[in-house]
Amino acid sequence: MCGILGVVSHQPVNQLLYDGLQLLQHRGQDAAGIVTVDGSMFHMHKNSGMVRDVFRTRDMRNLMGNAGIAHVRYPTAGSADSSAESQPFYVNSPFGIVLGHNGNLTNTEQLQEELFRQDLRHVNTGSDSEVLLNVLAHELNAAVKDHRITAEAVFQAVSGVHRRCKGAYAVVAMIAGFGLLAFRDPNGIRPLVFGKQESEAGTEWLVASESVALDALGFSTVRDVEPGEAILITLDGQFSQCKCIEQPHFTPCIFEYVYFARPDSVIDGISVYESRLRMGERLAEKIKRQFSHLDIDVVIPIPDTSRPSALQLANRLGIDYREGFIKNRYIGRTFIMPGQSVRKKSVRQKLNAMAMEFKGKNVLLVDDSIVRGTTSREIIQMARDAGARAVYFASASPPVRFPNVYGIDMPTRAELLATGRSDEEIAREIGADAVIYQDLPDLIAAVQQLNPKIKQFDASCFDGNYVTGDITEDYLARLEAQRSGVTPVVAAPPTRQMHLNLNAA
Ligand SMILES: O=P(O)(O)OC[C@H]1O[C@H](OP(=O)(O)OP(=O)(O)O)[C@H](O)[C@@H]1O
Ligand SMILES: NC(=O)CC[C@H](N)C(=O)O
Ligand SMILES: [Mg+2]
Repeated sequence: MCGILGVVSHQPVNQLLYDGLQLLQHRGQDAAGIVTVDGSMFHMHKNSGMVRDVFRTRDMRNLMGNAGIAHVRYPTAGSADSSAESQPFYVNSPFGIVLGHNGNLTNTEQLQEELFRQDLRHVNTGSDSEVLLNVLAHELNAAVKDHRITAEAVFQAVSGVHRRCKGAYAVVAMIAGFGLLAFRDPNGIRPLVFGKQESEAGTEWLVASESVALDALGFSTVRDVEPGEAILITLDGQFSQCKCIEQPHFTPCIFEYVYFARPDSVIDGISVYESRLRMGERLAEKIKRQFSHLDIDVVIPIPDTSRPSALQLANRLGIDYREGFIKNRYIGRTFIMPGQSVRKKSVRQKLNAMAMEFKGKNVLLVDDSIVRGTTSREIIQMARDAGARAVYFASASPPVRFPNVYGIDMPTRAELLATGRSDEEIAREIGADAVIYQDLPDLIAAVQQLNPKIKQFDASCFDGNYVTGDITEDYLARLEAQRSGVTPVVAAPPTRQMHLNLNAA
């Protein structure tokens, strides 16, 4: 997942974008970038690393202007340590456009080919987001009449993106000398919300992946960007919007509620925190129905994300909720770290068991999800080392059995603990006395009950049903090969790849 931000203000925005990125850091820890626009001039700084490490005072000073966009990256294409793939990306024609993308395109290779052969555009990294930017630029070039940019031409370009790009994309883009564009794919898979703030100089606008950025920066939420919709805010603050596709099919990603988003965000009208409470309740009901024979002394969450679910689950079961693991607040999220060895090491560094909560007890550990099993394996061993008598493990979401192709980096079935394993085999694998998973209909109901207008979610990592309808067995096999390093990632053939780093600051 990545985090994106866009702002149009009447005062300098560098500090606001930096603060906003800090609020979205949980969505991407590998790279960060800010672009501001000062009239028709862009100022960019981006690099690999966490927000606090990427920006120095001198970098901030150079980010002049009253509008801009920003990005934190969690890579799903290309590589994790490539500063050239950090975002925003830049193209100089037409007009000059910078773009930040959250999601993952599923027809990147085909688009790369089209861009090169038909549109005569060069893409210089393995990033699908650079491809997306070039499609947008090409479509905008085609839509502009008499060399003058208009809102109509921009919306027509977004329709062109919807026609050509498949997969997930929530996007912020800045067009030099014109304004801020934000749009969401026709399935609305990734979140995008906008808000405004009145100042003496007029209205200021902020677009963000999650509402927590609006709240904390003093903006009031207007609404979510709708699936297939584009909004445009010109540099002088004029707002316009357009539904750039006739029949959007809204299927937001359910894993945002399970794990990605911050609990204090509201996404598509659903409080993430409340959805996690409901997941806990439904899981408790399942335990009452099917696991009443387990003699549980205490419920212990795996910090951080599972806390609300574990708390509510304990309440429903009438069993004590105790903090058995203390988290080192200076270590980031382990699941989104690149590479299995660093993830494994980080779990041990991040969480430490409190012996008194385990000694001689039958404990029920609760996590939001079990994906690769990195966390659960380590944690269960730590619980046993701390003296637990029996260790049961509950997951607030169902077994993750299918790769994600929409912006979560779990592309290979082999790395997923639950693929091809029964619950008993999974329990054995992670060393638990029993493992209890949420049922998928319960997970969906827990989220959907908070906004019944949403009729379907993307739950592909649980059920293998890919909402964009273009995912074939062949695609998954190629993705697995690419992402496990067997073949190079979606890079252009050597004859047309230049070793330029045009975009890095
Ligand atoms: O089975 P795994 O592959 O280990 O993945 C699942 C775990 O990873 C995440 O935690 P993470 O440490 O990333 O973040 P958190 O502090 O927000 O819970 C998630 O909350 C689970 O604990
Ligand atoms: N997780 C994401 O949203 C990734 C964005 C983009 N596909 C990248 O790899 O940089
Ligand atoms: Mg966790």
